[in-house]
Amino acid sequence: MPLESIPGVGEKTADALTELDDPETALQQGDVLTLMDAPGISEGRAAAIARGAIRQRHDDPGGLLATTQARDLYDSILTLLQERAVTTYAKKRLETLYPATKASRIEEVRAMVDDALTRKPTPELRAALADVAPLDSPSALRVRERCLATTDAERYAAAREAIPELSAEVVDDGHDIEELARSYSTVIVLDEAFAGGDFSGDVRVQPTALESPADVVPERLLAFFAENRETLLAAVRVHEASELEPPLDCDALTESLSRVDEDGTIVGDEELQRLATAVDDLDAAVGTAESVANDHLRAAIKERDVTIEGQDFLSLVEQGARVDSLLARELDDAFGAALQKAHDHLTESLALTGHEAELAEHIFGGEPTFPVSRRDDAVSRLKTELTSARDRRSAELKANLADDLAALKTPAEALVRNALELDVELAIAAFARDFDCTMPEFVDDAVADDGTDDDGDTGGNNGTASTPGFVIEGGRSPILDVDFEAVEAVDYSVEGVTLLSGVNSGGKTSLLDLVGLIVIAAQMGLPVPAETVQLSRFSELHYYAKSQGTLDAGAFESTLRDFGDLVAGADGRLVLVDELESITEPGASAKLIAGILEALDQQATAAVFVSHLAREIREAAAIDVAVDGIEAVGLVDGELEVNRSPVKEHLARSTPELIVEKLAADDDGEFYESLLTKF
Ligand SMILES: Nc1ncnc2c1ncn2[C@@H]1O[C@H](COP(=O)(O)OP(=O)(O)OP(=O)(O)O)[C@@H](O)[C@H]1O
Repeated sequence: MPLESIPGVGEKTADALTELDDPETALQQGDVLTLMDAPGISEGRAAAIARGAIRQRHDDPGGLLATTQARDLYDSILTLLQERAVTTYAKKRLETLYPATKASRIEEVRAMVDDALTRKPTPELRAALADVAPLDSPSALRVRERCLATTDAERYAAAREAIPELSAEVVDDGHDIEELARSYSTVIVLDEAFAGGDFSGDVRVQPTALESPADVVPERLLAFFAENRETLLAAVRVHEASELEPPLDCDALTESLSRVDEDGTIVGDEELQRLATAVDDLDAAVGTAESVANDHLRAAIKERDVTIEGQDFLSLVEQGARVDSLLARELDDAFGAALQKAHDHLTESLALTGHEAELAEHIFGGEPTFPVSRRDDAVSRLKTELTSARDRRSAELKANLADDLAALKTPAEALVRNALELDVELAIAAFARDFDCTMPEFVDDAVADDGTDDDGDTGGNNGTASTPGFVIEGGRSPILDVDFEAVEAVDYSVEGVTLLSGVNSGGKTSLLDLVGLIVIAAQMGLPVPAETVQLSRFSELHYYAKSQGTLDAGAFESTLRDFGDLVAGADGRLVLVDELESITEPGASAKLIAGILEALDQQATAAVFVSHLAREIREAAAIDVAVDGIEAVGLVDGELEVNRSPVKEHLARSTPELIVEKLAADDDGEFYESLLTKF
């Protein structure tokens, strides 16, 4: 799939995406976190690209959120969902849920939601999820004890490309290979020509090594597991704490992970531990062994009375015989015992075995001297022997562990992905549970499934859909300024175009919010906060909030232009407008709204216009406009008591009317009675 074909992806973004290891999979899976790794791709952009890829897959023109307020409602839903996710991955992934206009996309998400609603978020699960993150690719790894060697320049280039972890060396002949074997524990020769050659050191002729890098650098695989160890173990805990079926044997993975530490070093092998400690402690142990020998000799000398026979003494004086040869003879036994003690100390403290112990014998030896001192060449030989034994052992263990882990890599990736996806599902489950949600039912298609109408515009219904609308029972808005527990359930249904009248603070704006929110969530494929909902699948949601005061001429003109575009738009729209009359003087407003309603009534559009001018609008309109009303059931302690569910085909009395009515009832005077007749 050419990346440029994704909506919103231009040449520059496509170039940035190709820098990723596997942009197609990231796009396919809506993996916003990975997409963000592409150079210059911000978080918001990554989510938009992922949504673009999904829309392309469903041939979905998108565009449900046609106004700023509609987008704000979408953001509110997203925030409520994201607050319920634990991992950053899930928070980002939730951003790929967008209100779709294509049934196939809505169905796709609903299928996932079906599973999600069976999930039970528990504290253990959330705690385990907190440690899960997308898997890292190991950062640049260098293995210093092994090298590749070849006589061929092209093979050399291929080696650097295929196995950048090892240094590659160009050699001329076997002599060069011998040289390398002195600097590296293992030399891997890539040329067949050297097969059967007799080399000292660990030289392996492996002409096919570049085809199976994992065998040559098991560290690569180990680094993957080592770097991702915490996440992998957390993903195991997530599976244990949930009913998720693990894609691998979790015990085998845990056991294998216990054999390697975070920097890829093998742990838990006694022999490797012995060799590693011996290499590290060798110098210190030799120093201590020297002291042990010298302490012994010093004590022996102190205790000794040396008697020199006259003849010897004469020789010494006459011939200048060396004192040390005399001492050597006298102290021969003590010297031998001192060297033995030094050797014993060395072999015991370093736990040397067989050949190593033999090499250690050469460290203290030769002519008796006091103080006793080490032979550096022998120390260095022992060190070389121990180092290469350690490296060989480590390489062998790494190869074995890598063999065990190789088969686990792909399922381990699935293990982590499942855990992260579970977090997405748990967030949806928590949203549904916290706001008493239900799955909405789409009753007809306001939008044709090819996303176009006869004119090729998006969102048309080919003239076949019935008048769009919705039926909400027991809807409760999760974004009200009161605790969700205190939110009163509302029933409301609309088909076609309607006016919504009602008392001040009766909940008209909150109801528009609820309708918008339910439509957006439903078209995202999500459960909605209501007892039951039936609705059409809308092409666009136009939500206009109440303007703050009258507009100046310029702003008024631009608002009218918006409505001009609106009435000329596609079928299958839902239009929610809150007190449009506040933009200009009441008389003019009523006429404007009446005109807009007439135009919308000609189309397959659902609309709710909240207005305090319902009576005037109805009078000004050439069509029979439906009016619903949020009615005050009375005044209690000066406060309006309201039935939040609009009464169908009912012009609600306004707050002023109610107050005048109350005063007329309370007061004997005729003034309030006469005022009341004005309503
Ligand atoms: N369903 C509900 N349950 C509980 N409280 C509600 C509900 N609907 C609205 N309210 C409360 O009533 C207040 C006023 O609601 P809202 O602003 O929607 O009324 P309104 O009819 O649009 O008012 P106005 O005519 O003054 O614009 C809200 O801030 C909220 O506290």
